[in-house]
Amino acid sequence: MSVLITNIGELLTSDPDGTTLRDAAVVFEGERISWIGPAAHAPAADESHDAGGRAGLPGWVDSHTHLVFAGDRTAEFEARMAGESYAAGGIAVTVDATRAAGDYDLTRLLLARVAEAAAGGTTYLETKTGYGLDVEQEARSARIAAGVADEVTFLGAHLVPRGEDADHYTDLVCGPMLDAVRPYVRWADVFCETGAFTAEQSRRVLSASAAAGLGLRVHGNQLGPGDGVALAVEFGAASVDHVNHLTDDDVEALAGTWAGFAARGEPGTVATCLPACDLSTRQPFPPARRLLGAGVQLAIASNCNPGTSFTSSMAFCVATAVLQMGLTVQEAVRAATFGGALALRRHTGDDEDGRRAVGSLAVGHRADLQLLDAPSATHLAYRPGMPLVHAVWRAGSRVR
Ligand SMILES: N=CN[C@@H](CCC(=O)O)C(=O)O
Ligand SMILES: [Zn+2]
Repeated sequence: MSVLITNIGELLTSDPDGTTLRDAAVVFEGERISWIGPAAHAPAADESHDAGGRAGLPGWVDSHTHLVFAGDRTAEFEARMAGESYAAGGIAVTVDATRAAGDYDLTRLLLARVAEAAAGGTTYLETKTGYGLDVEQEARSARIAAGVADEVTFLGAHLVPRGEDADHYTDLVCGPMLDAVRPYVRWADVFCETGAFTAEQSRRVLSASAAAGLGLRVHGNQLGPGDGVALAVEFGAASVDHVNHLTDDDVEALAGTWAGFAARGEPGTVATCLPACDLSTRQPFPPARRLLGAGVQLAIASNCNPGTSFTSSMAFCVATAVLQMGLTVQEAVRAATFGGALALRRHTGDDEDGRRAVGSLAVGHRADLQLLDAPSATHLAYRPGMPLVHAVWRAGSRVR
């Protein structure tokens, strides 16, 4: 079954050259893109959809969320808006609520959140454990997430549970907990920050996770300068997320991982920006222009979670990145699509590959496309907060 989407006024492909096509069309054949080019030359297809001159772009790739949780943290948010600062300890409130929820409720809540993200144009989504924090609960979160999300990350090292010794808990994360979640996850992450895990504890988590064959990610440099970026680079992590407080050495270290990327194609450590979280925690935004200037690849993700960023709106994150971080619309869209795919190492893969690339539009890539109720992607920032999603296809199927 083939589908032609034609009369796309402006099409941002998020390909490596940043190609934008005018008066474009795309053809899907099953789950893959089989043709892309000028509408005037488009081949016929079984079905056709007239985009009416609207803008098109890849579906969002949300590479950082924490959606397996119960309860909310409205009171903490109100206190923060009244001047309190964010501290990792709030995570424990969500751990209590999550542990108390049954499998059915936890799954239902997760499904509803993923559906909300999809309605906002997200077509590929990562989510993490991290609100269970014991062997059984982390394994349960991982199992539930694996049935719903595209990618699952083990974040047993999110917070040391109340009353536990930090080093003893780190041993648990690196041993029995890692073994229990291993069948369900592709990634491991650690919150390397004051109040969460020290550099030494983070190093142990990353070593054990790498030895177990997991890809690595790091929450780092969120609340102050720290060792997260340096550790992520040392361990060849796919991404370091937050990156609000960076030294010159951090920027240089990240840039070093991208030297020669264009020629060798092997990606370095992506700097993942979480602008909705930065607004809610009143942290300085990451130095995005400086990172880009140094050659670092950026991702933008929602970090949807009940503590620091209770939104899965990638459009809101993109608008914030443009309005507050100084990115162009094209740079922000690229970071929220191709950048997220890079951070999840899903940026390549075509007909020859078992797995199709997401996050950019090209023949052989997965047919993930959104149309905006707007003539250009600039409207994402020009009309922030407006419901601009007109239609969404995920793996060739219309989901909105
Ligand atoms: N920073 C650590 N973890 C989450 C917040 C989790 C929470 O507060 O519940 C984040 O990415 O912001
Ligand atoms: Zn996070």
